[in-house]
Amino acid sequence: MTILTNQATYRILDASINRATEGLRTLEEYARFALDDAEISGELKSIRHDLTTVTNQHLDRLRLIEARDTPGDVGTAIGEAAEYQRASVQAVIAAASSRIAQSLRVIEEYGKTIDANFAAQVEQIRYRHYQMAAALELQAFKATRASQLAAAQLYLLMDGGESEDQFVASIEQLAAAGVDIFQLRAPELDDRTLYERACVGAAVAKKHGRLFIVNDRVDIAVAADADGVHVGQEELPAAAARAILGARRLLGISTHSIEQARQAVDDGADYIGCGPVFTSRTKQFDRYVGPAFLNQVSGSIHLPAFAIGGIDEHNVAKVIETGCHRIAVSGAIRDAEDPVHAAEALKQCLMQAG
Ligand SMILES: Cc1ncc(COP(=O)(O)OP(=O)(O)O)c(N)n1
Ligand SMILES: Cc1nc(C(=O)O)sc1CCOP(=O)(O)O
Ligand SMILES: [Mg+2]
Repeated sequence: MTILTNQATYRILDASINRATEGLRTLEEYARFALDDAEISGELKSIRHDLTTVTNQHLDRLRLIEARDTPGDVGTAIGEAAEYQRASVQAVIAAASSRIAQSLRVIEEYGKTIDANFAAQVEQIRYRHYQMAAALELQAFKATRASQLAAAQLYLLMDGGESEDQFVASIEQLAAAGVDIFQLRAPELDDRTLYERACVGAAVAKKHGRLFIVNDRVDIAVAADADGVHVGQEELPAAAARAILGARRLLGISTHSIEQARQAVDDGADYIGCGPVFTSRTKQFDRYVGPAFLNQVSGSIHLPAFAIGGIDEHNVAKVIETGCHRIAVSGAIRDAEDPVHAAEALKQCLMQAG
């Protein structure tokens, strides 16, 4: 049996302190340079400094350094393949967060054998880290969703399909063809089926890096863990929708005039639908706003705005001419002989526009 010598304790503490401070720095850089969040980056920096200060006050720094033996560390040779792969920046944040929490706990536990007061202070630092890591992960998540929305150009309103399999296959094919956002708009479905389609749709869209929105039904959007909900002027008011939705999901609002568009901005919408631009085969309207409304929106509204209503490959250029480079369509893809080709062609036009 190996007896834990004081030297070994210092070696564990040295490695864990280094791991914790490196991890804190990893989070801090993201908060500072990616999120521009002074509050979170400031608190992370303060946690990092406090860990160093507490260490210097209670532990002999030279003993820590003397105990260090990186070439002799058997752990440096045991690299899991997963350690070298991070699917996204969010994964980097999550990995760093849990590494810090683990290291702080190790410092606290082994620190107890040297100085109880040191361990107690590290415990407080660990609690502060939990709080900040949660705030940072949430901010990182919101920023990722917001940048996905900002980059989106092609938004498809779709029904629930002939079956779940067909619905899933459509999303997969159309995501590959360039659809950025899928909206489940299926008023004919019973709640149970709507919920089930929303659950699978949200999961498949996420797997392909696409957003998934539920039309009208905030309850189903939240229950199915969709990215957000889209509401019209006669539906749930923005504040009520937001109260159910929370801050991290997206709220889209239909607008049919510049006043409604301005109101949607004031009400905290994440994006707006602007239409109906042209005659639609999907929904009947008494009046059409035409491209003139898009001109007004492009000139004065700074939220992502999706032109909607009768847009297809033949008239999309008229939309683009107004400065609006985002469209939401239904019939142009649904009724096309080759929906994948129709989606690709629309996306091509939008991407060329910028
Ligand atoms: C992106 C987008 N824009 C507009 C609408 C229309 O919403 P609404 O006016 O509530 O009409 P219904 O779709 O509910 O019939 C939309 N769904 N999506
Ligand atoms: C559901 C809906 N809302 C609109 C609005 O202007 O608010 S236009 C529209 C129909 C969109 O389908 P299509 O692309 O087939 O015209
Ligand atoms: Mg609606």
